Amino acid sequence: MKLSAKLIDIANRGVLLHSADARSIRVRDGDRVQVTNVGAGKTAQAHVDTTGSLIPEGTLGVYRPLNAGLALAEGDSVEVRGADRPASLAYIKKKMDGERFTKDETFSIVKDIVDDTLSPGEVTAYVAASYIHGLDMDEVEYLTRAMVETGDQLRFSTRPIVDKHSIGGVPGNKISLLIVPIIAASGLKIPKTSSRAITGAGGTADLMEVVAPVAFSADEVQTMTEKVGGVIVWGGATNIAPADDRIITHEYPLKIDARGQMLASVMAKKLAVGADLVVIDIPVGKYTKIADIQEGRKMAREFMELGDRLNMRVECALSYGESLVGHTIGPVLEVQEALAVLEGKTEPNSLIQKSLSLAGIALEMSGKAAPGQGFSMAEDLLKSGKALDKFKQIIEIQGGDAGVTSESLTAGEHQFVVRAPQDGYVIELNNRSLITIARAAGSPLDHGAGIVVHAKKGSRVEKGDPILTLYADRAWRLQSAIEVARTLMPVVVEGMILEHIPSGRWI
Ligand SMILES: O=P(O)(O)OC[C@H]1O[C@H](OP(=O)(O)O)[C@H](O)[C@@H]1O
Ligand SMILES: Nc1ccnc(=O)[nH]1
Repeated sequence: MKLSAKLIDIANRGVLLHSADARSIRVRDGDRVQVTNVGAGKTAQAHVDTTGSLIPEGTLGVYRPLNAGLALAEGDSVEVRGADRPASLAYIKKKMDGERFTKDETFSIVKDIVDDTLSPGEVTAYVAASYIHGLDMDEVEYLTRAMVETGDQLRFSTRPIVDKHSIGGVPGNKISLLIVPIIAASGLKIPKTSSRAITGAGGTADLMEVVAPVAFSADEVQTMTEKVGGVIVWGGATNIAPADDRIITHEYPLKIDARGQMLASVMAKKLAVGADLVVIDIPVGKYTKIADIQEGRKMAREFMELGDRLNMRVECALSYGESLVGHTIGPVLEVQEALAVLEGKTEPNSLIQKSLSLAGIALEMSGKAAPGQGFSMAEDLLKSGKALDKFKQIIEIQGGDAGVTSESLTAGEHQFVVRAPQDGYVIELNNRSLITIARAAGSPLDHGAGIVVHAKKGSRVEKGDPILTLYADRAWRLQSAIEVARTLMPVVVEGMILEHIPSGRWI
């Protein structure tokens, strides 16, 4: 059917059809159509929304992202017809039934994700099916390669390229803000791309955004890394492994990180930046992604096997994930804590030890440090202020204010202190609940939202001592966080009665 184009400035990949026209070409809300710009011969697939009144019969509303490919002008003639279901849907159904993906099937799904041919519901089905039935190592390799091939790749003229990644899952894991400047200050190159929060309340990209822009093209990432040795950017903006961020978008609300997708997500970003040497942080703890050491070792073997297949040298560190790293959760609070360490503060120990250990592994892998000397070399780079100088250079080249200090940043103006109800030891501090509370407070989108944990697991507290301070940028967000905290009770002080159920009441 021929219609005339009406351009609509809505950031949604799809088209709007009058219900009468939709009936004529036998499509319903949510179906796919093929749209052709008759004059230019360009074609794209799109999902249909229908309306009885927003556009007249005989017109096709074309949303902005779709028109990037169609290049229509207002009033241009378009041909619209019902489109076939993409083959990827049949492959997703196969995984739902517990079968394996082939290489070509994986590529087709990833390409359809990148091209927005799959609807958000279909991508969620893909993520959920992979989460439930898992991916074997061949499928993970196919996925990793497909993610790289459907995006841009960096090609540095000098080697080695070092990279670091954490699988996440532990709150407060701001270590990349220390490790990247330390590695770059040693003279190595580390083009670090990070995700935003996946299961947490602030990913490294969310944190870095507090002090500098994080959205760059692959070329810009390469040029900036060549100039200052390192960057900390958001993978989702770069077109480096672009499928990754689309998949993460569908994991975030469910707070899941499907195992095979996690391996591919991390390693695709490393392969695409041309990394030779990679250190992977695997936090292990009851409420993290990896519950115990055995599972952590298995995960490490999988990363190393994938590294072998992709020609990257990978070393893994199983790190303590029972408790948050440092004392802060949420973008501004985490950046403040990391900056304070770069400025010379000598605690929190958990943050400093973890960052130096991982940086040390990378320095030894590259040969910059002799075996056994990596930690102390990383420590020297931190203590001498060279890592701080490097971080400022990174901030500046990414377009941030290099004058920033830990003191100049301010966290959310709305605050609430959770105090110890009695004397005793903190015997429980639930990572997952802390994340839920920080998200309720607005983190990571509200940069000032988050939590400061004053008393970590094992600390002695007296009645009335502050245990947590909740921060929010908006008052209603603080109220939500307080309510969530009341329900979840993330902290237990020894001897506390959680609830009194009086006699005669059914549980
Ligand atoms: O939200 P959860 O699942 O905890 O973790 C996600 C975070 O973990 C990784 O950190 P990094 O880039 O190695 O610093 C990702 O890039 C992301 O920032
Ligand atoms: N799935 C992922 C976990 C951690 N980092 C990532 O980039 N992706």
